[in-house]
Amino acid sequence: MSGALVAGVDSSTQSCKVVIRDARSGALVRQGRAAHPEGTEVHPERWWAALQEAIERAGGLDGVAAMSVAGQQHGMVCLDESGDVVRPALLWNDTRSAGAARDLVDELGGPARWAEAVGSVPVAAFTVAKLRWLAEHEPDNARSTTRVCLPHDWLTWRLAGASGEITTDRGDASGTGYWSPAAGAYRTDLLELALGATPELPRVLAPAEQAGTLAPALGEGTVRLAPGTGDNMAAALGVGARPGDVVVSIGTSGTAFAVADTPSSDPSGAVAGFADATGRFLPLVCTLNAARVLDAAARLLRVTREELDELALQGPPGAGGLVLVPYLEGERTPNLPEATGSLRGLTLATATPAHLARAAVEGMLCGLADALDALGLEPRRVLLIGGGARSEAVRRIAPTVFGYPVLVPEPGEYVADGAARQAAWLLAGGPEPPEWAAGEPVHYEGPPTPGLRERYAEAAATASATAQV
Ligand SMILES: Nc1ncnc2c1ncn2[C@@H]1O[C@H](COP(=O)(O)OP(=O)(O)O)[C@@H](O)[C@H]1O
Ligand SMILES: O=C(CO)[C@@H](O)[C@H](O)COP(=O)(O)O
Repeated sequence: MSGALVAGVDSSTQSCKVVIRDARSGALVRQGRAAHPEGTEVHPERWWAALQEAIERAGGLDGVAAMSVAGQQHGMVCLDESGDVVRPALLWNDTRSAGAARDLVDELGGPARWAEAVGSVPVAAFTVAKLRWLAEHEPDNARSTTRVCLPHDWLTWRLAGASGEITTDRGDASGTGYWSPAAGAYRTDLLELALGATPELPRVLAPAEQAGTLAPALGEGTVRLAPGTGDNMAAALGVGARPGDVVVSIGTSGTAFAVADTPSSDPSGAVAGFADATGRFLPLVCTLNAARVLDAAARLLRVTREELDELALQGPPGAGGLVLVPYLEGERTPNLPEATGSLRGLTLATATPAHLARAAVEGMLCGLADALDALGLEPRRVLLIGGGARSEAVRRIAPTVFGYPVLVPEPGEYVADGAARQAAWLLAGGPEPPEWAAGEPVHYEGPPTPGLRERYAEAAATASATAQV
């Protein structure tokens, strides 16, 4: 296997990234990326085009012996009898299925029944809710749907030549709402409840089981395809998360998750009881508003990301009482799909760019601090990753909001790296993924900001009450 390369793909909300690494050492050899279109409804062919572009920018697949695709979780990809896409995919952050999720929860007898059945209580994000929306609003499309899969399943199938069976893995399957991590089995009764039919589902592969081989037209020689997984599961692998670690990822979504040896089920719905990509479990809390809150604040202030960082670090801790509740796309945790963002505590003194920048960073981090707390763990390490973790203001302010020191691994593509490690695991075999050397993360700490979390809780409660009126 000496000298073999592996390719890892991160097909996430805003872009597709490809890393090519040495299978044995994990050393980065080359990489590329391409943008995804805006919006919460995307035709899967656009992901395919971005993947081709990202592979090309990464210098192609020469020398690659195995490849793996990690993808944004939950997206609904419906295929008809001929294998064609029935309609553009509804993404995890598309909230039109919020009412469908509420109905499904009621129909099964309440949140506790769902938590018991599949480890999670469905909200708009879950595939099961999107399928109910489809059945109600597009019955013709629902009838044409003979197979349902997820973004990473579909891309892996396309890489294999779009013929034969579609496969998935435990991690991504656990975000559908019709696969039970505890039982390791589909709950087709819940799929039937949602859609009124039971289309064919992908076969759930074991962690290092081969999904197929790359279609000959797409590369030279035999390139083995690993199972792939959801982006958060891949990030856990990429960052080398161990029991006791909590990973906070600031991408389009904000997530806080931990590797666990046993399945979890939270009837409050805050913690999703996912599976991971190694045969373990991945309790996870997800918010809808993370890095894009910073993008929005920079736009509002007409500054660059770097200038936003400078402003936020000039602003006083607590932003003089100015609180930004960042529900810019509604919110998922807490489950407020119709909520909007709000600013509280605006006075002549706090009406400055520095206060607003600080409030944006703090508000976004307060949402993630609540997510971290909801996991109910006393973390040994808190690791900060994702595009938003490239912000110096985020890194320095995070410990003052979380109440924990944070470790920031060297900026990188941890989702794509995790997929690459999965591909290396397929080549190496064995019960655990191969160990790859990791750089030393940078340690950030700072005193908790007095009163900040309390002020945020009050402002968020007001925003929540307004959204529910
Ligand atoms: N230096 C930075 N400061 C703040 N935000 C950043 C920085 N670099 C990238 N981002 C933000 O990170 C986000 C993309 O993060 P990423 O983890 O790649 O998202 P996703 O995986 O959801 O596509 C974008 O919204 C981008 O603006
Ligand atoms: O829905 C979830 C987790 O349950 C999101 O975390 C998606 O998996 C999208 O991730 P990013 O594109 O933000 O990385």
